[in-house]
Amino acid sequence: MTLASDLAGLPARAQTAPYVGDFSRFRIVPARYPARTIGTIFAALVIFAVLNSVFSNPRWGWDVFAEWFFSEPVLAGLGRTLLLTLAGTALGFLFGTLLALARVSGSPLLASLSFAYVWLFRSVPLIVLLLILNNLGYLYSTVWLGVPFTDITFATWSTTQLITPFFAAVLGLTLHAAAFSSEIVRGGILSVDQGQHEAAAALGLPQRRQFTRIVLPQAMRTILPNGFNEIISLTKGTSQVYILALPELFYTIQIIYRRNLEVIPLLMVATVWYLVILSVLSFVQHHIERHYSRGALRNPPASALTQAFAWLRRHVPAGRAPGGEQVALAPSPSAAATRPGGEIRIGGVSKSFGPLTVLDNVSLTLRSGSVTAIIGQSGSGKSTLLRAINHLERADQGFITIDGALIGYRQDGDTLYELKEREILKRRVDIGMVFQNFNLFPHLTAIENIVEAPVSVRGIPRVHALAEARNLLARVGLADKAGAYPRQLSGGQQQRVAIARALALKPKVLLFDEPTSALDPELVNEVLDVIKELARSGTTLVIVTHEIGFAREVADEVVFMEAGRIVESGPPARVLDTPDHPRTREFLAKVL
Ligand SMILES: Nc1ncnc2c1ncn2[C@@H]1O[C@H](COP(=O)(O)OP(=O)(O)OP(=O)(O)O)[C@@H](O)[C@H]1O
Repeated sequence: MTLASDLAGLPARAQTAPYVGDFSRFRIVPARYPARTIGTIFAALVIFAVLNSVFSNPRWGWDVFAEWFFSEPVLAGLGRTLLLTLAGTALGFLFGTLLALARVSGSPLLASLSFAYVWLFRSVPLIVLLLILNNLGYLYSTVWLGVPFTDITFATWSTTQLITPFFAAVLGLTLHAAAFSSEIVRGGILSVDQGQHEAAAALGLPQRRQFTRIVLPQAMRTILPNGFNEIISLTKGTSQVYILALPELFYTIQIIYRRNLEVIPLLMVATVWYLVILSVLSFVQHHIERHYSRGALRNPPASALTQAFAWLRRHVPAGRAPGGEQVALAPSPSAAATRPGGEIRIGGVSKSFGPLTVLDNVSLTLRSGSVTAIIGQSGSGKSTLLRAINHLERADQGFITIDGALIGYRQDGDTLYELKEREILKRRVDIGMVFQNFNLFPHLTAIENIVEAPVSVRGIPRVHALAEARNLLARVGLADKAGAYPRQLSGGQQQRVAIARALALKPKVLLFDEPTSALDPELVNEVLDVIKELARSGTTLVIVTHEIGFAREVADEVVFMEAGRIVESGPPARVLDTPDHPRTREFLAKVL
């Protein structure tokens, strides 16, 4: 039956009754879910039956449970269990992190050693490992410190005296936990997008800072759930050290029930204590995860504390809530000032990926303060050339200088020595880069993204860096978005924050890698307007773009690339309106 025929069957009053605002006369009947109700009743019955059996059956021995739960030997055993868990977790994760770093280090030897360690120690059962360590004295009666393969010895210990049961337990748990936690940490590191590493490197952040401030906080979101699983396994794994006759919680319980034969009540003592430990761990996990989830969600749920404050604010009529006011910072005098641009010289640069030649003997000079647009077909090598300028991509041949200084090398006579990553990072601060996919750090707010490099690379006091960051945000039209996380911003806004972040280091050269191609058409202009404004600031700009109209308007020079070569370059009016080369004409005919 159709809706029309439905309505036709109704009395006239019903058809003409107003549709909106006349619901007060209706009685609302909530939807019923009989299966859900039956399931709930069944679950309640099962829970009641279990509890009734547990508390009415005298064989559970709850009086014995109560007698031993807080007894001194049990608490001493619990203390040892906690100590072993703590030591195993802390040392295991420390060692595991080093193993994970070795595995991703790029050194084949370190990576192989790390792989071999994980392969070996994940294969050996914990209990076997503990027994081997406890019997190490049989294999090596002494442990010595000295220079291998010489007679020089600084100290000697008896192995059996050195490796006590407690030491063997800590060592065994650490070696075991390190193998598993190394894989957990490695998984976390690999889960962080490559763009994040590149953005941190392009800002010149020191390597340790890149790891602790950018990679690790993001990796923690993957590491934490698996990491806490490992800690929980380790907590229960400590029960296996009973094999060393170490009176931790489980071994203590065993000793007691062997004496009084109250097996079940004493096992319940151990069970409830393990439940308590795991509940505390789950609580801690929840809060640490919350901390590291900053910026992960567009609308994060409020914490219990925040909700409580919100409730108080709604229900207590008193004045203002504390902490809601922002401190206005006086802008520092140098705020938003730019440095004069640098001259870029590219001499005979070639680059291949395997058999594919991506840059083929490229030479180009870009005047200080000029704006250059690089155009060309997809895959012609534009981005690779741009990335070679700040040494994110190492050229196979040729050189690139900024104001006469080589970026990736140190010159000594006719020899060029490749610089270490640490030194390259220092030189990169003169070259800002804005990526196609923004590559903002998602766990930092807009203003934190901007101040990160000035504080850690240039050593600017945080208070001044914040003031400059506010000016930069105002300059790109985002003064009100300082506290927003990248996921709470539109694509165009994210790209404008990325531009402000690159400007914060006051670079001599600013590289844009297709800054608008990841944006919806209506967001393109807001980013192009910011770049146009920058083009008048004296900074040398190099822009890889597909926006031909924009290139015509803003560029001093247009470079057309094809198959890794510069086919044609010159002022936009000439290259874009009267190109010399047939390939340029063909390309422009397609895109215009
Ligand atoms: N790391 C890499 N390994 C292998 N090949 C690569 C790598 N990076 C780039 N290439 C290849 O090099 C060529 C040039 O890439 P590049 O990104 O410089 O082109 P592009 O002109 O910027 O293209 P688009 O306009 O599509 O971004 C492409 O064929 C690409 O597949």
